[in-house]
Amino acid sequence: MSELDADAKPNILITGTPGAGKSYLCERLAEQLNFDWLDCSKIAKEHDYIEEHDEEYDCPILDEDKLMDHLEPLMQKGGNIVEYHGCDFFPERWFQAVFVVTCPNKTLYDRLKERNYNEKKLSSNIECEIFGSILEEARESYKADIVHELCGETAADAAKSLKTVKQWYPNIYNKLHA
Ligand SMILES: Nc1ncnc2c1ncn2[C@@H]1O[C@H](COP(=O)(O)OP(=O)(O)O)[C@@H](O)[C@H]1O
Repeated sequence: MSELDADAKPNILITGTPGAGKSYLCERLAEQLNFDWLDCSKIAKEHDYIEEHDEEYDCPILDEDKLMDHLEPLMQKGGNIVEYHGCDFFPERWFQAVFVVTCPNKTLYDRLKERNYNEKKLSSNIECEIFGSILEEARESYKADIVHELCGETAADAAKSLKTVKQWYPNIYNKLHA
């Protein structure tokens, strides 16, 4: 198993329920930190890392092994922001920080309605947010001190999140290369 290259920037995972505001934040973060933004859903679609399509929830089922093989050399180089609406299958060693984007239910509902999600998909995602499932998944999968929650509701929240991550970055870089 490969480690992070010497002098590499850290890798960050941005996770959360669909619609919570991951992409919105990743786009800004990648630009401001000069990181590569790896949107796993997009990569999986582009390279056909899809096992099958779940008809009930109208969503693709990821071929996680193929995605991992694709990401491994990129992660070794560091400086990546990985985005996905799940986090328990990535190797723990990949990430120096995990940020879980959360969103109040009313806003999330409106965002998912706008995406024309079917009722089943919509209610399962709202339930996921109500129960804090992704936050729990992150806390179960990574060391507690690298998991942070960020609110993805408003532009002001995003500005605050950007500030939080930018403050975190030099500390973790120095720790990584001490
Ligand atoms: N912090 C925010 N402030 C205002 N609008 C946001 C914010 N985050 C996301 N949005 C909007 O909500 C919608 C869903 O956001 P997106 O980032 O695509 O969610 P995700 O990547 O988690 O599925 C988009 O229309 C986006 O512009």
